[in-house]
Amino acid sequence: MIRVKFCGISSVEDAILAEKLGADFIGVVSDTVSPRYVKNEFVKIVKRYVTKPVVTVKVKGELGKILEEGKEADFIQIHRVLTDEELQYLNSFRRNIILYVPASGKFETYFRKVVSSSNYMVLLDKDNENKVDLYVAKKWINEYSKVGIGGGIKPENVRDFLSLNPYWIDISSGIELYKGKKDPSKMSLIIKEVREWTSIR
Ligand SMILES: O=C(O)c1ccccc1NCC(=O)[C@H](O)[C@H](O)COP(=O)(O)O
Repeated sequence: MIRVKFCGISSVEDAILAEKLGADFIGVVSDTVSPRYVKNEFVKIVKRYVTKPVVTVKVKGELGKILEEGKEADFIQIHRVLTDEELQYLNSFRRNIILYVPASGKFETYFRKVVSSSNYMVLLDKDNENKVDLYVAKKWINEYSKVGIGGGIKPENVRDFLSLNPYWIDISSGIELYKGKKDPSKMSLIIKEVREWTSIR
């Protein structure tokens, strides 16, 4: 079964609906760079209403601060490319971490460093310049079992991503009515596509 993370959730109402519809992970972006920004305290509030793991997404800042601020979340997704020193530092903590890796051949060395440093979940995603390279993504998904994929997934193209057989898929903007507000019908469509895809395989 391919798991589903709905990300960029910014209200309790959307979190409850995401879980009800069948999301496996509830993602919130607790970084001010995002138009979907929610405060760190939001994680604690959401966890009162959902049983599925809550992922807090962080981009900027020193790793020690990120880990401290994300302590209420079940997973911390660090959404930037880390330095060697940062990867080494992160290794000394026992936390559920999701590490972002741009799905582009340029990041092959970085991908290998990430998967050899610890048992992290990995999110293959677009970067500022490039869309997800599905060919590269397929290769990496086949090599390491805990690789998920995101970056422009929507109901119309989700099958292209499911065909790579990732550990999970990550969707935010493709299921929105507007930034920070989810569209129930698009969320349902994604879940329907995933279930259909899984049932015929
Ligand atoms: O959502 C944001 O605004 C955001 C800002 C900065 C870093 C990460 C951000 N979101 C991450 C996600 O929503 C997902 O983990 C993933 O990138 C999929 O997003 P999308 O391409 O919008 O489906």
